[in-house]
Formats: sequence, structure tokens, C-alpha cells
Amino acid sequence: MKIAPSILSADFANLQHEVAQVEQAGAQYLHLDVMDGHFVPNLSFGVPIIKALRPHSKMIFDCHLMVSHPEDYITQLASAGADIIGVHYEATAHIYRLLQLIHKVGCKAEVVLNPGTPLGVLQELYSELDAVLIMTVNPGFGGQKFIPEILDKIERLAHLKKERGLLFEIEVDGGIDDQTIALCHEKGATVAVAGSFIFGGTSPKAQVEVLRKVAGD
Ligand SMILES: O=C(CO)[C@@H](O)[C@H](O)COP(=O)(O)O
Ligand SMILES: [Fe+2]
Repeated sequence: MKIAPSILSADFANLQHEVAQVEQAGAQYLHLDVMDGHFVPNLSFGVPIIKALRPHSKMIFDCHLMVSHPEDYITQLASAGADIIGVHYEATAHIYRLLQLIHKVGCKAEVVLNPGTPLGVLQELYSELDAVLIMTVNPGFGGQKFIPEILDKIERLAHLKKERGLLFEIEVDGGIDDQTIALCHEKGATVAVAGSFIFGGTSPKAQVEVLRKVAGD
């Protein structure tokens, strides 16, 4: 499983150092949560922060857009150096068009599903999908408790992927720690996002190493 530290729980006054630590520990992705205070009841950071971090890291920049008009940010995010752009199915009336736009600007396209959104909505989207992000908490905040009912959803998606011979990544996001990562791994998730587990303690480096030991590639 690839590890994707989410900087939402990092020390914002010391971001460059925090990012360097998780990269040195072997994290392959950097997860960047963009929130607009409208789609979710919280504000985080926007494109300028992503652009500022880009020259300091070779990790895959995985941008999770929690905004009401995602189409307005795709081109800017691509120019800022995003590699993967994740858009919520619930945030747009034109998900297919949005996935096409993400590909057009040269990024990988990911659909994010809230806990209450069924897998069936992906049915017509598979040909445009590089990744599916399954929310294992309600989006908007770090430090929430993992919702165990979502394990079944991960298992069903992994089964579907295998059955159809598809190659998309299955990401999980929210409440991931050294216990829940193992459960998600077992069900077929391939990328684990973790914020507070990694940045909430004293050593982000040591915490990435713990996750890698439990479920790393
Ligand atoms: O997208 C989100 C929250 O909406 C996440 O990426 C959080 O940053 C995960 O934080 P933890 O649950 O791991 O603390
Ligand atoms: Fe996220």
C-alpha cells in the first residue's frame, strides 16, 4: 500500500520541513486537502500553497478538492504541479466532463465518494478513472473516527475492479492509523491517506515508518 500523508494536520508554519520528513520516510504521495468553507464547513488552503511546495518535493501531489465549483480550479491546479486531482461526485452536476478536463490538463483523474454515496455512481465513469477515493469519515476535518461500515464498500469496489480487470487505485481517507490501515489493506485499498496519525505526534517520519511496516509496498 502506498502512504499519502495529508498536510491538513501538519504544522502550517513549518510546512517545508514537515513535507521533507515524510518524503525521507518513504511516503510516495503527498495528500493536499483543498477546502472552500462551502462544500465542507471548513477552510484549509488553496493553489498558492501547492505551488509553493512543488519545487521542494518529488512526491506525487494528490489534490483532494472539497469545493463547490471544482471546475474552476482544475487548470490552476495543473499549473501549480498537481499530479492527481480528486473531485467529489457530490460537488458537480457534470462529473464526466470534469474528469475529461482533468485529463486534458495532463493530470490523473480521481473521483471521491462521501460515506453516504453508493458505488453505483461510478458505473459509467470507469473508463475515465485513474483512482477512486473512498471517504472513511465525513469530509471537512482531520482527526475524526474511522467509519467501520465503509470497509464493506472498499471490499466491493476491489472485487469489481478485479472482476473487470481494471487498474485504478483505491484510496482511503479519514481516520487511518496503524490499526485501520491494516483493515483497509485487507479489503483491497491500495493508497492510504493519513493526517493526524502522521502529523499529530512528535515525529512524522517515525509515524510513516509505522504505517509502512503495517501495510507498506
Ligand atoms: O480529506 C480529509 C478530511 O476531509 C483528510 O484527507 C484528512 O486530512 C484526514 O485526516 P485524518 O482523519 O487522517 O486525521
Ligand atoms: Fe483528503
